[in-house]
Amino acid sequence: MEGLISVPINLPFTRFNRSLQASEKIREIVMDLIREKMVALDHPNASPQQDLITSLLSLRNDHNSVALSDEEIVDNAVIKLLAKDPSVYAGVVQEETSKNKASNELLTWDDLRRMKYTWRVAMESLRMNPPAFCSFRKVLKDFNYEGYLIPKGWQVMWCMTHMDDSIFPYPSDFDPKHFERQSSIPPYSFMGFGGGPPICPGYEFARLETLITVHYLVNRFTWKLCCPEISFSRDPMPSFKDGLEIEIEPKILGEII
Ligand code: HEM
Repeated sequence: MEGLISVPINLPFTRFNRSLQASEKIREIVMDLIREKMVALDHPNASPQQDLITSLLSLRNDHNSVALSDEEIVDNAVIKLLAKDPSVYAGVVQEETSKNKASNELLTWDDLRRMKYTWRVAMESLRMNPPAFCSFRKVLKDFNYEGYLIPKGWQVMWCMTHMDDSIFPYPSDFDPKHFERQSSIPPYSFMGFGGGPPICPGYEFARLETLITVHYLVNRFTWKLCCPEISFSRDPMPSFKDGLEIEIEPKILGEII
């Protein structure tokens, strides 16, 4: 995607230090941006599709209330996939057990850093069910793509290559091994968080939220799907057509890993 930039929103930074303080800073900046976009959306000429944040803010469900957030979608997909795949669930439990922590001990930064398998599970669920499956870029200079001239000034839409079997073998299988060797995945082939300068600035924050949620979920609860046949659709965000009903129970003290 060299030479292309995103049109709608430009955050005042493109890269950030992967630290907790940075995540908090990002949150503040994004919250300011969200407030700004909400005010702009009240303007009579505002378009709900004018940029990504405005589009996300404008999404409504059937009852006209705000639709699911990205994090909720990802967390739901992880819950479904873990409930359906005992071997992957066992891998997550094994990673949790290896922490050797008492049930009331808080997670540390180091614990999160070591949750590599759990993060692969989350990436794999994003590969198969990405909340956004495409985005737009504005062409900065003419370029040639497979014999077609794409002129400067055009807006192009990139789509994900998550189901390309030359990149992810057996792409329809839910298999966290797809992310075992990151170096074998060509740049811009996994686009769960976008790519290039406008890559999702909430990436690190989302990673923390996902790992912490899975940690507490696996340690404190057992759950099973109420209905094994779940209908999953896009409108365009991925959602469970009839919700995702689960039977969830707290683990009794002796069982807590
Ligand atoms: C699992 C959770 C999330 C996923 C899968 C996700 C995914 C994405 C994707 C695919 C993009 C488009 C990037 C591109 O065009 O290259 C994006 C942009 C963005 N995301 Fe996220 N995101 C998540 C969580 C968050 C969180 C938690 C925040 C804020 C705290 C956030 C804030 C943003 C913003 C502000 C942009 C627009 C960036 C720009 O256009 O410059 N995201 N996200």
